[in-house]
Amino acid sequence: MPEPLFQRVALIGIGLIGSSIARVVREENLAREIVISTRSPQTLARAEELGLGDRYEADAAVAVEGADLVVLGIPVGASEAVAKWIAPSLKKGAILTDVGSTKASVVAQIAPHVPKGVHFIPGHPIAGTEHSGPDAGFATLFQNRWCILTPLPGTNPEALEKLSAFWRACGSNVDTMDPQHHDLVLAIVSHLPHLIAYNIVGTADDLETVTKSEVIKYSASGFRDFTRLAASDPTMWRDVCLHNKDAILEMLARFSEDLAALQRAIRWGDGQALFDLFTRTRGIRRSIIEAGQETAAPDFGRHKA
Ligand SMILES: NC(=O)C1=CN([C@@H]2O[C@H](COP(=O)(O)OP(=O)(O)OC[C@H]3O[C@@H](n4cnc5c(N)ncnc54)[C@H](O)[C@@H]3O)[C@@H](O)[C@H]2O)C=CC1
Ligand SMILES: O=C(O)C(=O)Cc1ccc(O)cc1
Repeated sequence: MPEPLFQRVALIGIGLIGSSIARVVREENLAREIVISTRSPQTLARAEELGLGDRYEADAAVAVEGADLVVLGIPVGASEAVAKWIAPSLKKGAILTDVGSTKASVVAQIAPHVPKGVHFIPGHPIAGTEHSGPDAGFATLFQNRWCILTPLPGTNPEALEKLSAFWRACGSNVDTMDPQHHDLVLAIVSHLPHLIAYNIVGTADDLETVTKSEVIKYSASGFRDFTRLAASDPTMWRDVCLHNKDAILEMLARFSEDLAALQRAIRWGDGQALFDLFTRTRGIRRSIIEAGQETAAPDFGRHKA
């Protein structure tokens, strides 16, 4: 068997993403030892019941001692508090990374606390589901998905290559970009779709003329797809909105303008404008399928906790 990439991996936060990493690290023998820490004692106990790690530590600072890879799998708003807490215990030469859905804010929260000699390389696997917690993870989550790393200027190339090799071993393709650009891209492809989903399901829930039971009974598959996204973790998505504010507001403004144009086309019976838009958007869907990026939504249900 080949040597594992890392001796000791510390996972701080053991929800959907942290526990998926734990599972793939175990399956692919990517580390000799997995140490797990998370804020809630109940979640830590559950991780132990599931056998996700080799050691379980209530104190994140103790968990990172001697680790050569530390992965933060926590809501982005908790980044600064956790970075401050673990910073003095990080081993010289260790790689510190995260999996947060926003990057510029995570860099601002963590970078000032990283001791000299520790390689901080932010990351974001573009893979997930609407489920959360340690039961929800699965080892194949990252397979054939992209993982975006947003290295800071001056990042050690060997450390970057080692973290890239780690994600490739988890089954992902790795891209690098700067944190601000990451946040703009993700605002349109991930954050806005979730907000639209939360909003449409909220609107349906607020109607007086259509009852809740009618919404449930007659929900067509389009609406059902929105309810899947709108079932995503409220803490995580609150933090994403608060920590990618500018990019999300920019995309929401563009979206509102385009929605107003659609409204006008419907009001004035401009069938050609509607037809042209719907033809253009069909092309995007075809490109996604051709690129092999499409995953049928029901697949996610099979991994429900
Ligand atoms: N859910 C998804 O589909 C994806 C999520 N992400 C990102 O991954 C990160 C983790 O998300 P999930 O695993 O889905 O969340 P989750 O809710 O399943 O797990 C979060 C974990 O963080 C722990 N935690 C919360 N606050 C903490 C604190 N202050 N200190 C220490 N631990 C704390 C919780 O106990 C739990 O173990 C988030 O930043 C999210 O933006 C990235 C890609 C996909
Ligand atoms: O469940 C889905 O469809 C997702 O879009 C999962 C997801 C959520 C957040 C991310 O930062 C990346 C992926």
